[in-house]
Amino acid sequence: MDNIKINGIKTYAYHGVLEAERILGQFFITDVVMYLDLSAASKTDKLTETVHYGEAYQMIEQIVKGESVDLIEHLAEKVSTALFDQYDKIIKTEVTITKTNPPIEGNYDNVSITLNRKRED
Ligand SMILES: Nc1nc2c(c(=O)[nH]1)N=C([C@H](O)[C@@H](O)CO)CN2
Repeated sequence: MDNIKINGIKTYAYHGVLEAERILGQFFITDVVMYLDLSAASKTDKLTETVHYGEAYQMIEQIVKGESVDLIEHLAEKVSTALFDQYDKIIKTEVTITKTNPPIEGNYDNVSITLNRKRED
């Protein structure tokens, strides 16, 4: 299915279960796939026939910078819900949120979750 991807949105924010995460903050990476029919935009060359990825970026960035939550799953849900609410053309979303350096002991590159959501009729 056609889609628009916004990759590697890097935001300093204060989400997490630990108080230290709320106080110190950390970097989050958000990757979004918006599934929609791009036929009209591809044929007409009209921005109104698609989703303006710059506007979508700004909305996503404000959500991630916004009210702190415990779980990155909940943050991803907020991003997905906002995309469906703002853009009627979006059929499905895939939102991945990565913590690049969470305060958890161990040898690993990062942690992430991915939500796949369909528009509910
Ligand atoms: N599935 C998840 N597990 C954990 C999360 C999360 O958001 N989703 N968060 C934490 C803490 O915030 C962690 O970063 C520090 O203890 C733990 N597990």
